[in-house]
Amino acid sequence: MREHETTVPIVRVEKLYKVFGRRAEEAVGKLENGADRAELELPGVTAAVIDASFTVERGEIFVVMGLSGSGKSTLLRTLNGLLPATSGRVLVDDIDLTDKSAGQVRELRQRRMSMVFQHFALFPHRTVAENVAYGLSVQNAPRERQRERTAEALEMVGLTGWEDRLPGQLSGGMRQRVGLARALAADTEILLMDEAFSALDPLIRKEMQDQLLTLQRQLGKTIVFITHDLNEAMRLGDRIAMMRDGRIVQVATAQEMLTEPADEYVAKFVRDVDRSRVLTASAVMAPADISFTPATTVAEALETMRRNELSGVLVTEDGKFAGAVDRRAVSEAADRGTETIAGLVDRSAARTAPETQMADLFGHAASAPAPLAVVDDGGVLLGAVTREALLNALSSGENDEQEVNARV
Ligand SMILES: Nc1ncnc2c1ncn2[C@@H]1O[C@H](COP(=O)(O)OP(=O)(O)OP(=O)(O)O)[C@@H](O)[C@H]1O
Repeated sequence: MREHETTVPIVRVEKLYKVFGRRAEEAVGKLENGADRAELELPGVTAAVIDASFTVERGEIFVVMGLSGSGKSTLLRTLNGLLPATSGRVLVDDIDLTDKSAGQVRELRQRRMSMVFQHFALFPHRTVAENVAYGLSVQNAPRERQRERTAEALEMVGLTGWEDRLPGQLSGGMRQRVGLARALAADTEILLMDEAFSALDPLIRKEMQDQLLTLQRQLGKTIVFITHDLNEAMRLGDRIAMMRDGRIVQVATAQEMLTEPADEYVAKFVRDVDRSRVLTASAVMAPADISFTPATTVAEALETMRRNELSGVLVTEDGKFAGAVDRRAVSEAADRGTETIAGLVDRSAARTAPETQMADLFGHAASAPAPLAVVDDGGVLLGAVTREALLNALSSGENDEQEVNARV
C-alpha cells in the first residue's frame, strides 16, 4: 500500500453548506456571519447542513446522529453527490465532488459508494437475486461476474437459497438483508446507510447490527451510518458526529461523548445511555500509583496499606502484572515475622483488558480487596479500576444512586 493511501482520509468534508430554496447563496452568507437556522428569516429557505467539516477514515464506521430534521439525510446525500452542495467541498479520495459534472459524479458514485435505505428500496417484481445484482447490471458487469458476486453477497448475509423469491415473500429483516447484499455485491469501498435498521423490530435490529459489525470486520468497508437512535450509534460507531439544527456539534468516540460532551446539548442527549455498555476499563481506570513487588517487605507493605486505607494492592514483577496481596494476609504475615510479601501474592488475582466493557467489571469490583488490574496484551499493568471509580463513572450520568449501588 502506498504511503498516501494509509494517510489520506477516504472522505473529507470542508465547510459544507446545503441550503434548500431559491435564495440559497444569500442564506449561506448569513449563516457564515453566525446566524442560526431559525434566524435566517428567508421565506421558503431551509438550511439543512451548516458549516460541516469532518473526515471519514478508511475502514471506520462513522455514524451521523441527531434528531429528526437535524440534517443527517441531507448530509449523506451530499457525500455521494445525490445533492449538490451549496457551498464548501466534499472530497472522496482527494477527488472533489463539488467541481465535477453530474455525469462524473454519477460515475464516481457507482464505482465507489453503495447506499442502503430504511425502507429497503427493493424492486417488488424482481427476484432477490435480481435485486442484489442490480448495481452490477447497471454497471454492465459480465453476467458470470454478476452471478458470482450475487451468490457471495447473499451468502454473506445468510440468504443463500432465497435467490428466486420476491421481496414480498420475505420478512422485514430479510428484506433489509437483501438491501445490504445489494450494496455488498456492488463491491464498493464505501457503504452509506440511511436509518437502515430503523424499520426493524428491536430483536431483528440488534441481529442486523451484529451482522454489520461482523461484516465490517471481515470486509473492512468504510461505512457512514445514519441513525437517530443513540444506542445504535454507540454500538456501531467508531466515531459519532452529533448534529443539531444543521450543525455538527461534536465528532467523537462514544466514550468521549459520554466523558467529554462538547456542550450541554450533547450532555443531555447522552444522559440516558447505559454508560456501563459504552464505557470501557480504559476510561474508568486510574494509574496504579501504589503497587508492590514480591520483594516488598511485609512491614513496608502493611505500613503503606494502613496509611492509605487500602484493603488490597496490586503486585508487579519485572514490569508485568503478577497478582495482588490483601491486607489481612499481610497483617497475619507480620505477626509471624515473615520478611517479604513474595509468598503472599495471589497470582490468580483478576485482570482485564482495557477494552472490557464496564458492565463486565462489576462482579469483580464487588468482591476482591484489591482494585481490578487492567493489563495490555503483554501483561504490563496499565492501571487499576476501583469500586469508587466504577461508581463515579456510572453516576456522572443521571442514574439513580440506589440503582447504581444495586449493580456494583
Ligand atoms: N428537498 C428538500 N427541500 C426542502 N427542504 C428539505 C429538503 N430535504 C430536506 N429538507 C429540510 O432540511 C432539513 C433537514 O432534513 P433532513 O431530512 O436532512 O434531516 P434528518 O436529520 O435526516 O431528519 P429525518 O431523520 O427526519 O430524515 C429539514 O428541515 C427538512 O425539512
